[in-house]
Amino acid sequence: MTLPDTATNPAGADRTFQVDLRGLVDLLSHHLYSSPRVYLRELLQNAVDALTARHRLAPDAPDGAPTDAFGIRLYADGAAVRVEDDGVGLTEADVHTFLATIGRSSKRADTIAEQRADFIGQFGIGLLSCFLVADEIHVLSRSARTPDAPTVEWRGRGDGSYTVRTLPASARPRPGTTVTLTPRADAGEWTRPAQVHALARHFGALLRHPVTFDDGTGGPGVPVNPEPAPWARTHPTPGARSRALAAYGEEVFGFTPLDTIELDLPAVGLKGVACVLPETVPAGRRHGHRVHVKGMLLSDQAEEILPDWAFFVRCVVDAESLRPTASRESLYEDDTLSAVRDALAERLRDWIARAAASDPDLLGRFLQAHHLAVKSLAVHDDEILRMLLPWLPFETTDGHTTLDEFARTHSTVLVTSSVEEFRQVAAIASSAGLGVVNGGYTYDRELVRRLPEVRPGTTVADLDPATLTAHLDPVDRDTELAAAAYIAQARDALAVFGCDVALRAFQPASAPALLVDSREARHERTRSQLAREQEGGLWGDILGALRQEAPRAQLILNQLNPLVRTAVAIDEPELARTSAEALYGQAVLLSRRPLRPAESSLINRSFLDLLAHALRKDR
Ligand SMILES: Nc1ncnc2c1ncn2[C@@H]1O[C@H](COP(=O)(O)OP(=O)(O)OP(=O)(O)O)[C@@H](O)[C@H]1O
Repeated sequence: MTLPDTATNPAGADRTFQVDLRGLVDLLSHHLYSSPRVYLRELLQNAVDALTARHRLAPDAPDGAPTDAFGIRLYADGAAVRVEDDGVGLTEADVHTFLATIGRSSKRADTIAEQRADFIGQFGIGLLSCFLVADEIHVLSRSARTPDAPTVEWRGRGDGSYTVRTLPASARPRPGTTVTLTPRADAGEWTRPAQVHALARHFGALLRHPVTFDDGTGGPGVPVNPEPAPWARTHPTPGARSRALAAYGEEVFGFTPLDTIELDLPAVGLKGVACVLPETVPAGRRHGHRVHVKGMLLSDQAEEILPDWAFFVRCVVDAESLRPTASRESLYEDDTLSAVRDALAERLRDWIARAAASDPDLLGRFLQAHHLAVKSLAVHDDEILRMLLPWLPFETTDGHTTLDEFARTHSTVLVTSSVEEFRQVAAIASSAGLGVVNGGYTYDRELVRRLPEVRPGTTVADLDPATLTAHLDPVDRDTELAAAAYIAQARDALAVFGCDVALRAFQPASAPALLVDSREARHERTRSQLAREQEGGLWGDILGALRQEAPRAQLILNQLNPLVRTAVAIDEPELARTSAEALYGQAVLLSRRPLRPAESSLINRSFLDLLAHALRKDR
């Protein structure tokens, strides 16, 4: 055991934290950054910040040239990656204070606190990301603050050691900084010339300072960001502008936008474009948007910039004052971000309103692809509801149609509460001249019920199968009596399914039977049946206590149907029973609800029995 060295460290004396740089880099690579590729973004970002600082120092260079001409040059030849800037540079003291002190950032220093918003970096850890691809960071810098400043060389190593030395000013003729990395063998994937070029374009295509890339083959450096973003350019006509925005959207997202919506929020210096997706996306699937901060790409998967309902667009935005998190791959969820989200949502709403008011063709194409998104929006947004409800498509007894069209022919709009109920009643209701909308899909019933707000004079009422049954014509007494024996046999055959049987007359005459059954009734019957099976046990008691008078399903036979007329006259008990089972089976199939195992075997059995009967008769 080693005893503490009390001679050099007297008890109670202040000591200084030691940092295990390897552990820290490991932490960053596994928990902060999504991939080693971010090293290039951090280097570019430091160069951009240095240029911003230099511009603040003197808007014009000593020779009178505007500092806008200052830029960033990237080199990658396979053996080294080098990033060179004409920025503010570092003095020897700066190197000790900022480069060699983890967590210290010149962009947070008190003297320039008020300028902090101008910089992308702020945490003082970004440079460490270079250790994800190299064991040593070599920096050569010359400060622009003092004209005769010497060149400073700093070598920082992954084991936490570093060296600093000053060189004659001629070692770097002009102010600025050059960072050179010698990639580790395992980092080739991120440091190959083609990859460095691709990463530079990925992160830096919208940077406002000129950036060039040189792969060391001797030619001139190629521009990484040859032209500004389409929204920052001037275009000869509004049409040319929107074509340029659409072409840009296609380039970055790989689809031809249905339309583009220009975004501009001067309060946070945000500009950009929202591209309307030309095809339906599954509801709830959130899209990543491309968010740039001061030109630098922060994330191409940012979701937080728009509300959930906006899944019909993908955006590219570039903002001045959104705050990146330390990983620089997402945004701080603060008041500014939530205000930005609200303001962008407002822009999308305005676009929908404009299309509704003046471009029916565009609106039609938009709704065809995105009616679900719009429905989810209209539920909570009165303005959208008012504008778009009449245009939204619904499933009705007149087929798929808009509510506006439907309400023109049906002053009372009936709506079911489930898809299943709609299937049960649609044919019968439409023969009876009733207009029914399928309210079973998400949002639909809620929206249809609000139709009178938008179209005064229209009445909306719920339609359940029981209400419909009450409207079916009873048959006359003689017919009822003649069918009594058959009905009794049918009731007996279907009792196991908790199903009653009745005879009525209704259109269309082609429909032999209607199964009236609601989901609640079915659940109730299942519960009662379980309680019966578990009689006496704990579960049986609990389920029994819950039991209400189990509502029964009803098979309503159509007296107008020729097959039913023949069936009720059958005097062969076996065949009467099989025919009742077959009619029940067919009605269940028509309702398209899931079959219970007993129902599947009933359908099977009745089909085979009827087949056997038919074949016997033919013999
Ligand atoms: N190219 C450069 N030119 C001038 N100074 C630089 C350059 N690169 C780094 N520095 C100095 O080194 C400091 C630390 O850089 P580092 O990238 O680690 O952090 P940061 O950019 O301040 O903040 P963040 O962690 O948010 O990126 C910077 O604050 C800056 O003072």
